Amino acid sequence: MSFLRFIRGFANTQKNKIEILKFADKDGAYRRLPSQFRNAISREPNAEFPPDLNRYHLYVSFACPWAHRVLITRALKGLVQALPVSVVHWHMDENGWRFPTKEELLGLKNGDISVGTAEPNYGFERLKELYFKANPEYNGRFTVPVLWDKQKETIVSNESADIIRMLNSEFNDLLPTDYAQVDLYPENLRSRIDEINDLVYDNINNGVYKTGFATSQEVYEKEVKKVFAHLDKVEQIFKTNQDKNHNDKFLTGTTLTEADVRLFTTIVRFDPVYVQHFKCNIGMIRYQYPYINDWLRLLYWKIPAFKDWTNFEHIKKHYTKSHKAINPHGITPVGPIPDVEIE
Ligand SMILES: N[C@@H](CCC(=O)N[C@@H](CS)C(=O)NCC(=O)O)C(=O)O
Repeated sequence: MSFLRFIRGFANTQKNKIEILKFADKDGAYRRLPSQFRNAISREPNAEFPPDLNRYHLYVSFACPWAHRVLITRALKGLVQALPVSVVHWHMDENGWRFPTKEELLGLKNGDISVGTAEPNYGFERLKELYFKANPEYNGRFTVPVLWDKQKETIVSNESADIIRMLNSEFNDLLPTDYAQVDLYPENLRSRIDEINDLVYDNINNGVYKTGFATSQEVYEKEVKKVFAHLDKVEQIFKTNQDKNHNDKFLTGTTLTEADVRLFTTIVRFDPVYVQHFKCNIGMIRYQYPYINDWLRLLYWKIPAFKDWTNFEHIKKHYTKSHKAINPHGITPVGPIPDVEIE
């Protein structure tokens, strides 16, 4: 690292008041902060960030459910080649996400992504260096995913919900027809998708974090009950759909949509991580939720974008070895086996 970069990094650390590994507020509750980079790739004429098959880069963690949404959408839309990805190391420390060191990468076989991938655009060691390159005054959390513009050298967006919408629609003119036709947010299902997203986002996707990061018994109990009450509601959605039509396997019926992608990234982590690490243990998906479990197995085993972009090594190691306040010895539980039940 150059001396100048070291000094800049140090100054930035002093400026940034957020304690990376401290999640709950004084009252014991975890509150997720809004993402700060909210620009968009758009195919509107003269857009600031037009679609381009060579211009953007994605930074993700394989452990992160929000980044996972983007990875799956990218694969479903056939954007894997056009939008290269860099993967941070699964371990997050008091300076946030980092890229693997040269030593860690030494001797690894081609394609071995067990420690992530090196940062290819600037040789950065930390994700936060990208944030400060985009905005030297940045004062938020250094989260993944990050959608980076190599031309303007800035962050287009660090909000996964927005990024998946961009990938779904804005590259279509540049894609082969079969991928352009994949629509995860079809016009006729939008209100139902929005309704399900609302239910799932706060109570399930974020609900497991509010449960796991709680530092008071009252907050924990309130949140864990809310997670399971809403899993019950989702189970009921699947049941009602299938009582009407046996082939309605997805959340909105026969069509796979972003609502499924957004729910999947939490459900696939549920039994292997959230049950024990976040104490979401009133039940398990595989034993208490037969409809959700069937849907999970369908997505994971039958639609390659889901299994291909799910990495249980990163998922399990990240949570259990990064959150020292929750798991001081960093022991990663072996089970449950298998991670997802066989189809
Ligand atoms: N709203 C963001 C949330 C992303 C997020 O919270 N990512 C986590 C990993 S799962 C992160 O990078 N956390 C680092 C930190 O908070 O310091 C999105 O959906 O894109």
